Amino acid sequence: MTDWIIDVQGLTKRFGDKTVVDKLDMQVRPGEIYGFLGPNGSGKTTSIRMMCGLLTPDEGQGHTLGFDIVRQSAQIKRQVGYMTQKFGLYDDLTLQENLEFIARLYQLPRPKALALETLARLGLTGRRHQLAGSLSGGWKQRLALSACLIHQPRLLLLDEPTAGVDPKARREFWEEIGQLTHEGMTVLVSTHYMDEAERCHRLGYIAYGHLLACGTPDELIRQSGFSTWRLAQAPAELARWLESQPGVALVTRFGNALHLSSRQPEQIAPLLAQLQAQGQAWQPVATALEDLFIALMNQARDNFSEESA
Ligand SMILES: Nc1ncnc2c1ncn2[C@@H]1O[C@H](COP(=O)(O)OP(=O)(O)OP(=O)(O)O)[C@@H](O)[C@H]1O
Repeated sequence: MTDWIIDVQGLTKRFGDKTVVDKLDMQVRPGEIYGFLGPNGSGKTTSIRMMCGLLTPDEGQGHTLGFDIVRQSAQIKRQVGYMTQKFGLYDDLTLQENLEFIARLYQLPRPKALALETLARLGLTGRRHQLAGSLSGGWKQRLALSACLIHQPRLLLLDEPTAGVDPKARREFWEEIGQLTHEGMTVLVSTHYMDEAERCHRLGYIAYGHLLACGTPDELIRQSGFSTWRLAQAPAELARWLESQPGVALVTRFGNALHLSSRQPEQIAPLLAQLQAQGQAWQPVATALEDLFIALMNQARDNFSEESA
């Protein structure tokens, strides 16, 4: 047995004739925040559900918190807090009823006292009889996170936990996640936000059910081999032209500016000289995770269409 909190090999899941997770190997270390990224429908939720024993893989095996994901799913569920994209609260129960209900599900002693303590910690005592459905997105999210923590899990699985909440609530949420990992919690979080990806210790990028890259944000950027330049005030037709030039791996728009990335900077030198001669300003910049993930996604799409052709 290893020290991994999650350690799965070859996880595969098919729905009908579609393979949505394909031979996924993944390891999550104790106390880390592991970010799970990938385009919509790439298999993140399905993978998370297999890792916490909610869904049986068609192939593959693994352990979460030292328990077999197929044979010991009940033990896993008792020690995992799982927050889904919809937060998992009952809109037509009050805040107190929601928390009490969850405490009873886990057969915790003193469910009412636990619910009241949780509400007091959140500063929501005065609103305990309010229906959960009437809370704002940010408050719903905070309540859902507290509900996930009520049984003192060792692992948090957060599936796009900040979708639809405002930037201030997102920042506060991440501060709380940071504090929890400081106290020993391990977190696997799926997200589409690059600023959130940067807050993770390690990242995995999945597309079409395949894990395409895994490492710290810095490692991923280094491994990509990309050099990137920022072109200020670049018109749309310039982007299209650049995409067709030799050595250009990726052109991404950021407002009025473009990011141009290449794995062959020697091929790009004449192109940059030409742009400068035409009065187009550019400067070298650090490659952003977003550049890298867009490149991975494009590459995966090309590979996938070749496979299915
Ligand atoms: N129970 C199911 N039955 C049939 N197809 C399913 C089922 N659950 C998921 N899928 C399909 O599997 C694919 C992967 O879905 P999944 O929800 O795992 O992706 P995701 O990466 O979490 O996407 P998103 O970022 O949009 O949440 C999708 O095409 C989805 O429609």
